Amino acid sequence: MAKMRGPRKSPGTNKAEVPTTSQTTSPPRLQIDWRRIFIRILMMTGIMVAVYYTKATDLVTFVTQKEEVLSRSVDITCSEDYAQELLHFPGCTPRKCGRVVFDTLVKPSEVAALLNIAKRGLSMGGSTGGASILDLHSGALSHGNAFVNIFKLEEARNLFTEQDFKIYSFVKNKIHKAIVDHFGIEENKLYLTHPTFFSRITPAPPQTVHDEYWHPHVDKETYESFHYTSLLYLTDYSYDFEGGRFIFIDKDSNKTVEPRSGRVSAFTSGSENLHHVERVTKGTRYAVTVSFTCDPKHAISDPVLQR
Ligand SMILES: O=C(O)CCC(=O)C(=O)O
Ligand SMILES: [Fe+2]
Repeated sequence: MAKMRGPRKSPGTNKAEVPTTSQTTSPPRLQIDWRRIFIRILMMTGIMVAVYYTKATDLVTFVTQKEEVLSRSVDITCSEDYAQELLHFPGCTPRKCGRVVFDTLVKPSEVAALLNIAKRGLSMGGSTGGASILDLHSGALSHGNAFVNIFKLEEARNLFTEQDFKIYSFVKNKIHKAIVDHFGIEENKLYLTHPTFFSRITPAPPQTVHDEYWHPHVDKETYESFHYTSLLYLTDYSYDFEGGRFIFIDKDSNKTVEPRSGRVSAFTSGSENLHHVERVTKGTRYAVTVSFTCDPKHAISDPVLQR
């Protein structure tokens, strides 16, 4: 807290400086406290440099790859985007908006199993450009400059097991519960929605609009049904890939979430959470986007093994 300033005291005494009789006869001398002025200038310069630096870089790290956080969150005033839906989906539509990161929710063995599913599935296809997806619900798999249904590919017939689907749903349920608890909503009123998918990003130049993942966007504008977005990262920023940080774009500054293997980042999907992903410049980035809605019409079921 800033200190309150009172009248100046003489050094070593407790009294305020009062001119003596002899001093009143000669004109008062202006005492310049150069040390104090110097300290003030130094402090002002420091503040100016700090303000300039913040504006120039405009980037604040919300959570680094190196740290492991139990949970780190920030509340943000909700945008107007939910006004109508508050009436239709009470107990679920965001009233508390913001962002939260959990690093210990998903176990390393679960992350390894999911990364393995992503690699196996994406090895059957992949985009010619830098961004590929695999959706275990619909079967959509990036392939060249388009998509195929992985469940219809002969060569992928025995690719997945019951265990793969079990672990996928188990992890999804943990994320669902964490979102319900953090945002204070009702468990049975929040549903998984489309699209929920694995993503793989490489530095390959884009070939179609589907490869252009780096544009700033609001998830609720891209997908109207979204109320809560979550991302589970399967690889590590600065180890497995470079670039590819997730960035919230705020008025004061931008806030970065550095992907970390096992990190879950969840946020309300409205315009209070405008964001983008930096272009990946090196290596390969894997993640799962797990999306939730309050609208039962847009609910999707857990995926099942199709043979
Ligand atoms: O992969 C990420 O970190 C975020 C991707 C994203 O913003 C999205 O799919 O809407
Ligand atoms: Fe997004």
